[in-house]
Amino acid sequence: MSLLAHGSGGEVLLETPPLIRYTTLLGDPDATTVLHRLDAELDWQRPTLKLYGREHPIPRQQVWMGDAGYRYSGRDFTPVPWHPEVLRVRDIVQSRLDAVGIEARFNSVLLNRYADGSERMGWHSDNEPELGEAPVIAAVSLGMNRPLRFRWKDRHAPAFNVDQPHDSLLLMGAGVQSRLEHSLPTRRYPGRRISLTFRWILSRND
Ligand SMILES: O=C(O)CCC(=O)C(=O)O
Ligand SMILES: [Fe+2]
Repeated sequence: MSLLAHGSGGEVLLETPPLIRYTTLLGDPDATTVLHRLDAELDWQRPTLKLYGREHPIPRQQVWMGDAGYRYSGRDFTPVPWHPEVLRVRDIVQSRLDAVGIEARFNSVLLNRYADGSERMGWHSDNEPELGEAPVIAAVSLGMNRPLRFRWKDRHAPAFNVDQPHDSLLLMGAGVQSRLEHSLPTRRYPGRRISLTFRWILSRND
């Protein structure tokens, strides 16, 4: 059966490839408490990445967490162990998806922290080899709503924005990474945001 048929409870933004948004993942005050705890308790990093031979600090902060290492823009990132709240959110995401027939499992998460509207993420697809052929990525948003912008690699349709309100979950299903790119553009407003993008990273044995 298709993911679409299983998208019940979510807002189907694209059918093929599946892009589905769910609201009120944790409920408040829980979601706000998690935002504050992650903000205060994680060891946020601002690594530099090499682009065209020059080192640039990334325009946001990040933490790699979970069971498996990850290679990104030519750098190896060793994950930190699961924070109990992140593991709890991971399990809630998995059961929320289970409930609509999507059996996704996640062993890693990239957490991104945007201090205000001036921090951002550039155009990319999450298509590194260790994510496999057709990765399923679940992005949880906490704090300020920052729209994610999508564009088709073949430009057959216009680019579009997806709002990511506090306590929402955006499911990027199989094919989203191969057919589209996404970015988090700057905005002229303040407000902190933390996103948690859960993934499955293949080990050599998978
Ligand atoms: O923070 C966001 O909404 C985007 C994050 C993202 O694209 C990623 O972690 O790969
Ligand atoms: Fe991404």
